[in-house]
Amino acid sequence: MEVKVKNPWHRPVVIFLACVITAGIIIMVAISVVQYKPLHQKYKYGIVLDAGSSHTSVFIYEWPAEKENNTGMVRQKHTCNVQGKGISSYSDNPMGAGTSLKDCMEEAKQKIPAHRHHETPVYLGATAGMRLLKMENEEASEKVLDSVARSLKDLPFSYQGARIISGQEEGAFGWITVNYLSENLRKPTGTLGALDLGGASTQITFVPQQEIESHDNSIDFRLYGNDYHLYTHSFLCYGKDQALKLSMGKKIESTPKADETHPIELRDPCFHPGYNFTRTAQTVFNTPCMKKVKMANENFFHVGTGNWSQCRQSIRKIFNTSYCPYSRCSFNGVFQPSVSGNFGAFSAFFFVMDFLKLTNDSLDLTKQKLATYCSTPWKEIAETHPHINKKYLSEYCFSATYILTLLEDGYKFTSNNWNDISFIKKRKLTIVLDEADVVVQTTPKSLHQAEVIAVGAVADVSEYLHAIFQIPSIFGK
Ligand SMILES: O=c1[nH]cnc2c1ncn2[C@@H]1O[C@H](COP(=O)(O)OP(=O)(O)O)[C@@H](O)[C@H]1O
Ligand SMILES: [Ca+2]
Repeated sequence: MEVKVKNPWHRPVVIFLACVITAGIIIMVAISVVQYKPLHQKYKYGIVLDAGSSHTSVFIYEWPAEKENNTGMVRQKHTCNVQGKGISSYSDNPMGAGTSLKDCMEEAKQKIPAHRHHETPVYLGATAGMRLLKMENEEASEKVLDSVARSLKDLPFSYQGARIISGQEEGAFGWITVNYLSENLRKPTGTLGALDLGGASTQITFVPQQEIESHDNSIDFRLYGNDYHLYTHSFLCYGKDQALKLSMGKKIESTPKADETHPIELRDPCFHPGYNFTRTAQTVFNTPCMKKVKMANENFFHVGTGNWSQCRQSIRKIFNTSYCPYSRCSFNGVFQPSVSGNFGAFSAFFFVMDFLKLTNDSLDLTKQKLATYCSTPWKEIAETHPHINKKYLSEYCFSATYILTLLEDGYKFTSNNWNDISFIKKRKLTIVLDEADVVVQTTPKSLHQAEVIAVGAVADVSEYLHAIFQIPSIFGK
Protein backbone atom coordinates (compact mmCIF):
# COMPACT_ATOMS: atom_id res chain seq x y z
CA MET A 1 0.00 0.00 0.00
CA GLU A 2 1.26 3.30 -0.99
CA VAL A 3 1.50 5.73 1.83
CA LYS A 4 1.11 9.31 0.91
CA VAL A 5 3.46 11.19 3.11
CA LYS A 6 1.99 14.49 3.82
CA ASN A 7 4.61 17.11 4.00
CA PRO A 8 3.35 20.02 6.09
CA TRP A 9 6.02 22.32 4.61
CA HIS A 10 5.09 21.64 1.08
CA ARG A 11 2.60 24.46 0.40
CA PRO A 12 4.48 27.26 2.24
CA VAL A 13 7.73 26.29 0.52
CA VAL A 14 6.07 26.41 -2.86
CA ILE A 15 4.48 29.75 -2.04
CA PHE A 16 7.77 31.07 -0.73
CA LEU A 17 9.67 29.88 -3.75
CA ALA A 18 7.00 31.31 -6.03
CA CYS A 19 7.34 34.64 -4.25
CA VAL A 20 11.12 34.58 -4.54
CA ILE A 21 10.96 33.67 -8.21
CA THR A 22 8.31 36.34 -8.88
CA ALA A 23 10.33 38.94 -7.02
CA GLY A 24 13.40 37.84 -8.94
CA ILE A 25 11.57 38.17 -12.22
CA ILE A 26 10.26 41.59 -11.23
CA ILE A 27 13.76 42.74 -10.27
CA MET A 28 15.24 41.37 -13.48
CA VAL A 29 12.51 42.97 -15.56
CA ALA A 30 13.03 46.25 -13.69
CA ILE A 31 16.78 46.09 -14.28
CA SER A 32 16.34 45.33 -17.93
CA VAL A 33 13.77 48.13 -18.24
CA VAL A 34 16.25 50.54 -16.68
CA GLN A 35 19.01 49.21 -18.91
CA TYR A 36 16.74 49.10 -21.93
CA LYS A 37 17.08 52.83 -22.44
CA PRO A 38 20.83 53.13 -22.89
CA LEU A 39 20.91 49.83 -24.75
CA HIS A 40 18.40 51.02 -27.23
CA GLN A 41 19.41 54.62 -27.41
CA LYS A 42 20.51 54.06 -30.92
CA TYR A 43 23.60 56.14 -31.27
CA LYS A 44 26.63 55.31 -33.28
CA TYR A 45 30.10 56.65 -32.68
CA GLY A 46 33.33 57.49 -34.45
CA ILE A 47 36.74 58.43 -33.06
CA VAL A 48 39.24 60.69 -34.80
CA LEU A 49 42.71 61.46 -33.43
CA ASP A 50 44.26 64.70 -34.66
CA ALA A 51 47.98 64.16 -34.10
CA GLY A 52 49.38 67.70 -34.42
CA SER A 53 52.99 68.80 -34.07
CA SER A 54 52.41 70.17 -30.57
CA HIS A 55 49.75 67.83 -29.22
CA THR A 56 47.18 65.14 -30.01
CA SER A 57 43.44 65.58 -29.53
CA VAL A 58 40.92 62.76 -29.51
CA PHE A 59 37.43 63.58 -30.83
CA ILE A 60 34.43 61.35 -30.25
CA TYR A 61 31.52 61.88 -32.64
CA GLU A 62 28.03 60.65 -31.97
CA TRP A 63 24.99 60.40 -34.26
CA PRO A 64 21.63 58.65 -34.18
CA ALA A 65 21.82 55.19 -35.69
CA GLU A 66 18.36 55.56 -37.13
CA LYS A 67 17.71 58.81 -38.86
CA GLU A 68 14.53 60.59 -37.90
CA ASN A 69 12.97 62.80 -40.55
CA ASN A 70 15.77 61.64 -42.77
CA THR A 71 18.41 63.79 -41.08
CA GLY A 72 21.23 62.68 -38.90
CA MET A 73 22.72 65.17 -36.51
CA VAL A 74 26.30 64.44 -35.70
CA ARG A 75 27.74 66.00 -32.64
CA GLN A 76 31.13 66.10 -31.13
CA LYS A 77 30.33 64.22 -27.97
CA HIS A 78 33.66 64.52 -26.26
CA THR A 79 37.19 65.84 -26.74
CA CYS A 80 40.23 64.61 -24.85
CA ASN A 81 43.63 66.27 -24.98
CA VAL A 82 46.46 63.77 -24.80
CA GLN A 83 48.94 64.63 -22.04
CA GLY A 84 52.38 65.71 -23.16
CA LYS A 85 53.68 66.72 -26.56
CA GLY A 86 52.77 65.61 -30.07
CA ILE A 87 53.62 62.10 -31.31
CA SER A 88 56.51 63.40 -33.42
CA SER A 89 58.35 64.29 -30.19
CA TYR A 90 58.70 60.55 -29.45
CA SER A 91 61.34 59.93 -32.13
CA ASP A 92 63.83 58.71 -29.49
CA ASN A 93 61.21 56.61 -27.71
CA PRO A 94 58.62 55.46 -30.27
CA MET A 95 56.85 53.17 -27.79
CA GLY A 96 56.04 56.23 -25.71
CA ALA A 97 53.90 57.62 -28.57
CA GLY A 98 51.45 54.72 -28.37
CA THR A 99 51.44 54.73 -24.57
CA SER A 100 50.67 58.46 -24.52
CA LEU A 101 47.24 57.79 -26.07
CA LYS A 102 46.16 55.32 -23.34
CA ASP A 103 44.37 57.70 -20.95
CA CYS A 104 42.29 59.39 -23.64
CA MET A 105 41.41 56.07 -25.26
CA GLU A 106 40.39 54.71 -21.85
CA GLU A 107 38.10 57.72 -21.60
CA ALA A 108 36.71 56.89 -25.04
CA LYS A 109 35.88 53.38 -23.79
CA GLN A 110 33.94 54.92 -20.91
CA LYS A 111 32.09 57.43 -23.09
CA ILE A 112 31.00 54.95 -25.75
CA PRO A 113 28.58 52.18 -24.69
CA ALA A 114 30.36 48.83 -24.70
CA HIS A 115 27.99 47.22 -27.19
CA ARG A 116 29.02 49.82 -29.78
CA HIS A 117 32.77 49.47 -29.29
CA HIS A 118 33.43 46.88 -31.99
CA GLU A 119 31.66 48.92 -34.69
CA THR A 120 33.17 52.30 -33.74
CA PRO A 121 35.73 53.33 -36.37
CA VAL A 122 38.95 54.93 -35.13
CA TYR A 123 41.24 56.98 -37.38
CA LEU A 124 44.46 58.82 -36.63
CA GLY A 125 45.68 61.60 -38.90
CA ALA A 126 49.12 63.07 -38.23
CA THR A 127 50.04 66.50 -39.57
CA ALA A 128 53.16 68.61 -40.05
CA GLY A 129 55.18 67.46 -37.02
CA MET A 130 55.24 63.97 -38.47
CA ARG A 131 55.87 65.31 -42.00
CA LEU A 132 59.01 66.96 -40.64
CA LEU A 133 60.08 63.86 -38.71
CA LYS A 134 59.64 61.79 -41.86
CA MET A 135 61.95 64.19 -43.73
CA GLU A 136 64.49 64.07 -40.96
CA ASN A 137 64.37 60.41 -40.03
CA GLU A 138 61.98 58.23 -41.99
CA GLU A 139 62.65 55.14 -39.90
CA ALA A 140 61.81 56.96 -36.68
CA SER A 141 58.59 58.31 -38.18
CA GLU A 142 57.55 54.78 -39.19
CA LYS A 143 58.29 53.48 -35.71
CA VAL A 144 56.17 56.21 -34.16
CA LEU A 145 53.27 55.44 -36.53
CA ASP A 146 53.63 51.71 -35.81
CA SER A 147 53.54 52.40 -32.12
CA VAL A 148 50.34 54.48 -32.26
CA ALA A 149 48.78 51.97 -34.66
CA ARG A 150 49.55 49.10 -32.30
CA SER A 151 48.12 50.95 -29.36
CA LEU A 152 44.88 51.70 -31.29
CA LYS A 153 44.57 48.13 -32.59
CA ASP A 154 44.72 46.86 -29.00
CA LEU A 155 41.41 48.58 -28.28
CA PRO A 156 37.95 47.09 -28.75
CA PHE A 157 37.21 49.65 -31.50
CA SER A 158 37.33 49.16 -35.26
CA TYR A 159 40.79 50.35 -36.26
CA GLN A 160 40.79 52.11 -39.64
CA GLY A 161 44.30 53.43 -39.96
CA ALA A 162 46.96 55.82 -38.69
CA ARG A 163 48.86 57.86 -41.21
CA ILE A 164 50.44 61.18 -42.06
CA ILE A 165 47.94 63.24 -44.04
CA SER A 166 49.22 65.51 -46.81
CA GLY A 167 49.14 69.29 -46.62
CA GLN A 168 46.46 69.31 -49.33
CA GLU A 169 44.24 66.98 -47.35
CA GLU A 170 44.78 69.03 -44.25
CA GLY A 171 43.72 72.13 -46.18
CA ALA A 172 40.64 70.35 -47.52
CA PHE A 173 39.60 68.98 -44.08
CA GLY A 174 40.00 72.44 -42.56
CA TRP A 175 37.85 73.98 -45.27
CA ILE A 176 35.15 71.32 -44.96
CA THR A 177 35.10 71.69 -41.16
CA VAL A 178 34.84 75.49 -41.26
CA ASN A 179 32.02 75.29 -43.77
CA TYR A 180 30.17 72.53 -41.92
CA LEU A 181 30.37 74.65 -38.79
CA SER A 182 28.76 77.58 -40.53
CA GLU A 183 26.29 75.33 -42.35
CA ASN A 184 27.41 76.89 -45.61
CA LEU A 185 27.41 73.64 -47.44
CA ARG A 186 23.68 73.30 -46.97
CA LYS A 187 22.82 76.80 -48.06
CA PRO A 188 23.14 78.24 -51.54
CA THR A 189 25.17 81.17 -50.17
CA GLY A 190 28.92 81.43 -50.53
CA THR A 191 31.49 79.45 -48.62
CA LEU A 192 34.15 80.58 -46.18
CA GLY A 193 37.83 80.31 -46.97
CA ALA A 194 39.86 78.49 -44.31
CA LEU A 195 43.06 79.72 -42.66
CA ASP A 196 44.71 77.22 -40.34
CA LEU A 197 47.84 78.05 -38.34
CA GLY A 198 49.51 75.06 -36.70
CA GLY A 199 52.85 74.75 -34.98
CA ALA A 200 54.71 73.30 -37.97
CA SER A 201 52.60 74.20 -41.01
CA THR A 202 49.92 76.63 -42.09
CA GLN A 203 47.15 76.14 -44.66
CA ILE A 204 45.13 78.49 -46.83
CA THR A 205 42.11 77.13 -48.73
CA PHE A 206 39.39 79.05 -50.60
CA VAL A 207 37.19 79.19 -53.69
CA PRO A 208 39.31 81.23 -56.14
CA GLN A 209 37.96 83.88 -58.49
CA GLN A 210 40.57 83.10 -61.10
CA GLU A 211 42.10 80.12 -62.79
CA ILE A 212 44.46 77.97 -60.72
CA GLU A 213 47.78 78.03 -62.54
CA SER A 214 49.50 75.25 -60.63
CA HIS A 215 47.65 72.02 -60.37
CA ASP A 216 49.25 71.01 -57.05
CA ASN A 217 47.16 73.78 -55.57
CA SER A 218 43.79 72.65 -56.84
CA ILE A 219 41.23 70.28 -55.31
CA ASP A 220 37.80 69.40 -56.62
CA PHE A 221 35.08 67.59 -54.79
CA ARG A 222 31.36 67.33 -54.43
CA LEU A 223 29.51 67.70 -51.15
CA TYR A 224 25.77 67.90 -50.57
CA GLY A 225 25.21 67.86 -54.29
CA ASN A 226 27.41 70.91 -54.96
CA ASP A 227 30.69 70.87 -56.83
CA TYR A 228 33.59 72.70 -55.25
CA HIS A 229 36.74 73.82 -56.95
CA LEU A 230 39.24 75.00 -54.36
CA TYR A 231 42.64 76.59 -54.19
CA THR A 232 44.74 75.19 -51.33
CA HIS A 233 48.31 75.41 -50.16
CA SER A 234 50.10 74.14 -47.08
CA PHE A 235 53.36 75.84 -46.13
CA LEU A 236 55.51 73.35 -44.27
CA CYS A 237 57.82 75.11 -41.76
CA TYR A 238 55.49 78.13 -41.57
CA GLY A 239 53.47 77.02 -38.56
CA LYS A 240 54.17 79.42 -35.71
CA ASP A 241 56.70 77.26 -33.82
CA GLN A 242 58.79 76.54 -36.92
CA ALA A 243 58.46 80.16 -38.10
CA LEU A 244 59.89 81.29 -34.75
CA LYS A 245 62.87 79.00 -35.30
CA LEU A 246 63.34 80.25 -38.88
CA SER A 247 63.24 83.82 -37.72
CA MET A 248 65.57 83.29 -34.73
CA GLY A 249 67.93 81.24 -36.89
CA LYS A 250 68.24 84.10 -39.37
CA LYS A 251 68.95 86.55 -36.53
CA ILE A 252 71.56 84.29 -34.94
CA GLU A 253 73.37 83.83 -38.23
CA SER A 254 73.60 87.58 -38.73
CA THR A 255 74.65 88.36 -35.14
CA PRO A 256 78.40 88.90 -34.86
CA LYS A 257 80.20 87.23 -32.00
CA ALA A 258 81.82 89.75 -29.70
CA ASP A 259 84.65 87.34 -28.92
CA GLU A 260 85.28 83.61 -28.77
CA THR A 261 84.70 83.27 -25.05
CA HIS A 262 81.29 84.93 -24.75
CA PRO A 263 78.03 83.51 -26.07
CA ILE A 264 76.14 85.44 -28.73
CA GLU A 265 73.61 87.92 -27.42
CA LEU A 266 70.53 87.73 -29.60
CA ARG A 267 68.66 91.01 -29.19
CA ASP A 268 65.14 90.06 -30.24
CA PRO A 269 62.53 92.75 -31.01
CA CYS A 270 59.77 90.10 -30.98
CA PHE A 271 60.19 89.49 -27.22
CA HIS A 272 59.31 91.87 -24.41
CA PRO A 273 61.91 94.22 -22.86
CA GLY A 274 63.33 92.55 -19.77
CA TYR A 275 62.86 89.06 -21.21
CA ASN A 276 66.19 87.28 -20.88
CA PHE A 277 66.90 83.58 -21.35
CA THR A 278 69.93 81.42 -22.05
CA ARG A 279 69.24 78.87 -24.75
CA THR A 280 71.23 76.35 -26.73
CA ALA A 281 71.44 76.93 -30.46
CA GLN A 282 70.24 73.32 -30.73
CA THR A 283 66.71 74.40 -29.70
CA VAL A 284 66.62 76.71 -32.73
CA PHE A 285 68.42 74.61 -35.31
CA ASN A 286 67.03 71.15 -34.47
CA THR A 287 64.66 71.17 -37.43
CA PRO A 288 64.81 70.06 -41.05
CA CYS A 289 63.36 73.51 -41.87
CA MET A 290 66.86 74.99 -41.65
CA LYS A 291 70.34 74.18 -42.79
CA LYS A 292 72.37 72.50 -40.08
CA VAL A 293 74.87 74.88 -38.52
CA LYS A 294 78.11 74.24 -36.70
CA MET A 295 77.26 76.14 -33.57
CA ALA A 296 74.44 73.77 -32.53
CA ASN A 297 75.99 73.00 -29.12
CA GLU A 298 76.65 76.59 -28.19
CA ASN A 299 74.56 78.69 -25.86
CA PHE A 300 73.21 82.12 -26.65
CA PHE A 301 71.49 84.82 -24.65
CA HIS A 302 67.98 85.51 -25.88
CA VAL A 303 67.22 89.10 -24.90
CA GLY A 304 63.93 90.87 -25.61
CA THR A 305 63.87 94.45 -26.89
CA GLY A 306 60.11 94.72 -27.59
CA ASN A 307 59.98 96.67 -30.83
CA TRP A 308 57.04 95.80 -33.05
CA SER A 309 58.20 97.41 -36.29
CA GLN A 310 61.66 95.84 -36.03
CA CYS A 311 60.02 92.51 -35.20
CA ARG A 312 57.92 92.83 -38.31
CA GLN A 313 61.03 93.58 -40.41
CA SER A 314 62.82 90.54 -39.03
CA ILE A 315 59.84 88.27 -39.75
CA ARG A 316 59.57 89.57 -43.33
CA LYS A 317 63.00 88.04 -43.96
CA ILE A 318 61.62 84.51 -43.78
CA PHE A 319 59.26 85.20 -46.70
CA ASN A 320 60.88 85.14 -50.09
CA THR A 321 58.89 87.38 -52.43
CA SER A 322 61.68 87.97 -54.94
CA TYR A 323 60.62 85.35 -57.49
CA CYS A 324 57.35 84.06 -58.89
CA PRO A 325 56.97 81.69 -61.84
CA TYR A 326 53.21 82.43 -62.08
CA SER A 327 51.05 85.51 -62.69
CA ARG A 328 50.91 86.02 -58.91
CA CYS A 329 52.38 84.39 -55.84
CA SER A 330 51.98 84.45 -52.10
CA PHE A 331 55.64 83.78 -51.18
CA ASN A 332 58.46 81.33 -51.82
CA GLY A 333 57.36 81.07 -55.47
CA VAL A 334 53.97 79.55 -54.59
CA PHE A 335 51.04 80.39 -56.86
CA GLN A 336 48.10 82.06 -55.14
CA PRO A 337 45.03 83.74 -56.65
CA SER A 338 44.05 86.99 -54.93
CA VAL A 339 42.14 86.26 -51.73
CA SER A 340 38.40 86.68 -52.16
CA GLY A 341 35.34 86.24 -49.99
CA ASN A 342 35.16 85.70 -46.25
CA PHE A 343 37.62 83.61 -44.30
CA GLY A 344 37.50 81.68 -41.05
CA ALA A 345 40.90 81.71 -39.30
CA PHE A 346 41.27 79.01 -36.66
CA SER A 347 43.70 77.03 -34.49
CA ALA A 348 46.68 79.25 -33.52
CA PHE A 349 45.25 82.19 -35.53
CA PHE A 350 42.39 82.12 -33.05
CA PHE A 351 44.35 81.26 -29.86
CA VAL A 352 46.75 84.15 -30.37
CA MET A 353 44.37 86.87 -31.60
CA ASP A 354 41.75 85.89 -29.00
CA PHE A 355 44.28 86.05 -26.16
CA LEU A 356 45.36 89.54 -27.27
CA LYS A 357 41.73 90.62 -27.85
CA LEU A 358 42.55 91.53 -31.43
CA THR A 359 39.73 89.66 -33.15
CA ASN A 360 37.47 92.64 -33.92
CA ASP A 361 39.67 95.59 -34.83
CA SER A 362 40.70 97.20 -38.10
CA LEU A 363 44.14 96.27 -39.40
CA ASP A 364 45.52 99.68 -38.35
CA LEU A 365 44.20 99.47 -34.82
CA THR A 366 45.45 95.89 -34.55
CA LYS A 367 48.96 97.09 -35.42
CA GLN A 368 48.81 99.97 -32.92
CA LYS A 369 47.62 97.72 -30.10
CA LEU A 370 50.21 95.11 -30.92
CA ALA A 371 53.02 97.69 -30.95
CA THR A 372 52.00 98.74 -27.44
CA TYR A 373 51.75 95.13 -26.29
CA CYS A 374 55.19 94.17 -27.63
CA SER A 375 56.86 97.11 -25.89
CA THR A 376 55.29 96.24 -22.50
CA PRO A 377 57.96 94.97 -20.08
CA TRP A 378 58.06 91.20 -19.60
CA LYS A 379 57.75 91.59 -15.83
CA GLU A 380 54.45 93.41 -16.23
CA ILE A 381 53.13 90.86 -18.75
CA ALA A 382 54.08 87.95 -16.48
CA GLU A 383 52.49 89.60 -13.44
CA THR A 384 49.26 90.37 -15.29
CA HIS A 385 48.90 86.75 -16.45
CA PRO A 386 50.29 84.55 -13.67
CA HIS A 387 48.31 81.50 -14.78
CA ILE A 388 49.11 81.52 -18.48
CA ASN A 389 51.69 79.04 -19.73
CA LYS A 390 54.98 81.05 -19.78
CA LYS A 391 56.09 79.73 -23.14
CA TYR A 392 52.86 80.82 -24.84
CA LEU A 393 52.89 84.09 -22.93
CA SER A 394 56.43 85.03 -23.86
CA GLU A 395 55.70 84.27 -27.53
CA TYR A 396 52.40 86.13 -28.07
CA CYS A 397 54.15 89.27 -29.38
CA PHE A 398 56.08 87.20 -31.91
CA SER A 399 53.07 85.02 -32.74
CA ALA A 400 50.70 87.93 -33.42
CA THR A 401 53.32 89.82 -35.43
CA TYR A 402 53.94 86.65 -37.43
CA ILE A 403 50.18 86.30 -38.03
CA LEU A 404 49.95 89.87 -39.34
CA THR A 405 53.00 89.43 -41.55
CA LEU A 406 51.75 86.12 -42.93
CA LEU A 407 48.30 87.50 -43.70
CA GLU A 408 49.44 90.86 -45.07
CA ASP A 409 52.81 90.26 -46.74
CA GLY A 410 52.29 86.54 -47.38
CA TYR A 411 48.69 86.11 -48.45
CA LYS A 412 48.19 89.78 -49.45
CA PHE A 413 45.26 90.73 -47.25
CA THR A 414 44.97 94.52 -46.97
CA SER A 415 43.26 96.96 -44.62
CA ASN A 416 40.30 96.84 -47.06
CA ASN A 417 39.59 93.15 -46.64
CA TRP A 418 41.11 92.54 -43.19
CA ASN A 419 37.63 92.41 -41.65
CA ASP A 420 36.63 89.64 -44.06
CA ILE A 421 38.68 87.43 -41.74
CA SER A 422 36.81 86.03 -38.71
CA PHE A 423 38.94 84.49 -36.03
CA ILE A 424 36.94 81.46 -35.01
CA LYS A 425 37.15 78.89 -32.32
CA LYS A 426 36.19 75.54 -33.75
CA ARG A 427 32.89 75.08 -31.97
CA LYS A 428 31.44 71.72 -31.23
CA LEU A 429 31.01 70.19 -34.59
CA THR A 430 27.45 69.57 -35.66
CA ILE A 431 27.08 68.02 -39.05
CA VAL A 432 23.69 67.58 -40.57
CA LEU A 433 23.69 64.56 -42.78
CA ASP A 434 20.86 63.76 -45.05
CA GLU A 435 21.00 63.63 -48.79
CA ALA A 436 24.72 64.30 -48.62
CA ASP A 437 26.61 63.24 -51.66
CA VAL A 438 30.32 62.92 -51.42
CA VAL A 439 32.17 62.63 -54.67
CA VAL A 440 35.87 63.07 -54.70
CA GLN A 441 38.04 63.26 -57.73
CA THR A 442 41.60 63.77 -58.75
CA THR A 443 42.43 67.23 -59.93
CA PRO A 444 43.63 66.85 -63.49
CA LYS A 445 40.49 65.00 -64.51
CA SER A 446 37.36 66.84 -65.51
CA LEU A 447 34.20 66.24 -63.52
CA HIS A 448 32.99 63.77 -66.15
CA GLN A 449 36.10 61.68 -65.99
CA ALA A 450 36.15 61.97 -62.22
CA GLU A 451 37.51 59.06 -60.35
CA VAL A 452 34.60 58.64 -58.02
CA ILE A 453 35.62 57.44 -54.63
CA ALA A 454 32.44 57.66 -52.64
CA VAL A 455 29.10 58.51 -54.14
CA GLY A 456 25.55 58.45 -53.01
CA ALA A 457 23.82 59.23 -49.80
CA VAL A 458 26.23 59.28 -46.95
CA ALA A 459 23.88 57.57 -44.61
CA ASP A 460 26.16 57.63 -41.70
CA VAL A 461 29.11 59.38 -40.29
CA SER A 462 31.44 56.46 -40.32
CA GLU A 463 30.96 56.56 -44.08
CA TYR A 464 31.48 60.31 -44.06
CA LEU A 465 34.63 59.99 -42.00
CA HIS A 466 35.73 57.21 -44.23
CA ALA A 467 35.08 59.27 -47.36
CA ILE A 468 36.99 62.15 -45.83
CA PHE A 469 39.87 59.89 -44.96
CA GLN A 470 39.84 58.56 -48.49
CA ILE A 471 40.47 62.01 -50.00
CA PRO A 472 44.21 61.57 -49.68
CA SER A 473 44.41 58.42 -51.69
CA ILE A 474 42.93 60.27 -54.63
CA PHE A 475 45.26 63.19 -54.60
CA GLY A 476 47.29 61.41 -57.19
CA LYS A 477 49.98 60.11 -54.90
O1 LIG B 1 46.46 78.48 -25.84
C1 LIG B 1 47.28 78.58 -26.74
N1 LIG B 1 47.95 79.72 -26.96
C2 LIG B 1 48.85 79.86 -27.96
N2 LIG B 1 49.14 78.90 -28.80
C3 LIG B 1 48.52 77.72 -28.64
C4 LIG B 1 47.57 77.49 -27.63
N3 LIG B 1 47.13 76.20 -27.74
C5 LIG B 1 47.76 75.66 -28.79
N4 LIG B 1 48.61 76.56 -29.33
C6 LIG B 1 49.50 76.39 -30.49
O2 LIG B 1 48.73 76.06 -31.62
C7 LIG B 1 49.56 75.30 -32.52
C8 LIG B 1 48.82 74.03 -32.86
O3 LIG B 1 49.55 73.35 -33.82
P1 LIG B 1 49.38 71.78 -34.05
O4 LIG B 1 49.86 71.02 -32.88
O5 LIG B 1 47.99 71.53 -34.52
O6 LIG B 1 50.46 71.57 -35.20
P2 LIG B 1 50.35 71.25 -36.75
O7 LIG B 1 48.94 71.53 -37.19
O8 LIG B 1 51.35 72.14 -37.43
O9 LIG B 1 50.72 69.80 -36.88
C9 LIG B 1 50.88 75.08 -31.80
O10 LIG B 1 51.80 76.07 -32.22
C10 LIG B 1 50.52 75.30 -30.35
O11 LIG B 1 51.62 75.74 -29.59
CA1 LIG C 1 46.79 71.32 -36.53
